[in-house]
Amino acid sequence: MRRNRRDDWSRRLVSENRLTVDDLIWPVFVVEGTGVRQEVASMPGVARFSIDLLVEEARRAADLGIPAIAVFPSVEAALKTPDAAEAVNPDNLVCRAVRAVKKAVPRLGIICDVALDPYNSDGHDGLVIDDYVVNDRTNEILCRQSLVQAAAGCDVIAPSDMMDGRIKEIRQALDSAGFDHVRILSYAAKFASSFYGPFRDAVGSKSALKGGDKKTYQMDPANTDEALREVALDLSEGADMVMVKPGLPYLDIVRRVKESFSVPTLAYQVSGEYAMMKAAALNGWLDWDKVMLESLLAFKRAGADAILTYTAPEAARLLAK
Ligand SMILES: NCC(=O)CCC(=O)O
Ligand SMILES: [Mg+2]
Repeated sequence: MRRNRRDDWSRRLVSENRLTVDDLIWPVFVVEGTGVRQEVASMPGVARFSIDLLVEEARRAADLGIPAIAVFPSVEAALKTPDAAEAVNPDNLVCRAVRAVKKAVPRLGIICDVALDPYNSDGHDGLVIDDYVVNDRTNEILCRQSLVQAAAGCDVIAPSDMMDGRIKEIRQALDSAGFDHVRILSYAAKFASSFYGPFRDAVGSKSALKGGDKKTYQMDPANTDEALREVALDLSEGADMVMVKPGLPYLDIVRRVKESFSVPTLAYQVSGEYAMMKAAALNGWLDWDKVMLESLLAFKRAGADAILTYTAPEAARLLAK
């Protein structure tokens, strides 16, 4: 076995997987204001940007060849209500950000989450009634949220809420409003993971959640077969792409989804994964560039077609070398 590993040229020749910039989606955080750049404390190197700076960042990402960004709003606490009304406001922060980026950098794909957690005063992805996240009434709001985001110019609607049946309803809502070209990326197998902690800092939904959890709608980390049922349902309802989340600790799910369905399969290297690697690197315990690229290559090896990663611009720069 070592003969092929002997030289750089023969290692390159027999290499089975390759990470390229085309595999990367960059999740970004947006805040109100002008000229604002706020570091996210639990994600060193990641910042929230006001729309004007986000537009510049988006242009840089497109120049690096990154195909798409996913935009997440950090909504002011005063706008969070039990009915998450701000989610369906056509002039909310995320819609204004999408309009601005689309106008300035039309060649960059824009993905928007559909879920109520940035807007809900209780921090949940759906509407809470009698202490339970209700399914069908949440779906009605998610459809309206999808429509305002599509109208703002969002290319890909990404429901991350894990309600049942929402892909079918969102697809119908988009089609009947003339948005049949808008794609749906379903967070199909999203686990009730503790690796989302830093993200909830970044969008300010952690304090709202008050120590609660999302186990009544997100998947049990113990399960695999259930992920395949989730993916099958979302595909039958009209999802164009499916996602597994978190990433690195769930590569077995990525592999099974890709092998079972042969559809575009994305994985999300979530905030906690980023924070772990970054913390070790900042301590001098890991080589950031190397460990970051190795982690992204592992997604490819598992069968992922694309990876949402906070490292996207850095990875793109390294890959260009
Ligand atoms: N719906 C988007 C997320 O929940 C992101 C999680 C993370 O990066 O931890
Ligand atoms: Mg589902």
